[in-house]
Amino acid sequence: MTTSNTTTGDADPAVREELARLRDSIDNIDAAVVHMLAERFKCTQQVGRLKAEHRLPPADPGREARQITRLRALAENAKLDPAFAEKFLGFIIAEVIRHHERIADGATPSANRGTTSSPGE
Ligand SMILES: C=C(O[C@@H]1C=C(C(=O)O)C=C[C@H]1O)C(=O)O
Repeated sequence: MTTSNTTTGDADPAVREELARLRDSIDNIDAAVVHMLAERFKCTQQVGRLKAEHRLPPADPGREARQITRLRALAENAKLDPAFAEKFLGFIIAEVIRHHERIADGATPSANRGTTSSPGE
């Protein structure tokens, strides 16, 4: 590998082919992640509405602790860094809780509006 290439244009054709093949898979995986996250947020929006209707708190730390334990074990089995898995879940849950707070305040959560200043915002 050289360090002078700023793009892959001047790399060996076989290398470019391999890179393109891997990037195709990465693009498919990224698309799947986006679709799965969209479905997850659809579910959590419903949870948020249910909680607001029944005056339940936006966050459930006990549930979160169980999810973290479960996800860390899944990550270990899958040879994914459990600390990364926990951080990733925490990032998503923090956003969900923000949505739930807004629903409880009577506002439309920004994830429904499709803007992008932060995840779901
Ligand atoms: C979705 C919920 O609300 C919050 C968000 C969670 C999540 O995104 O998984 C988990 C627990 C709660 O803090 C829930 O209570 O199930």
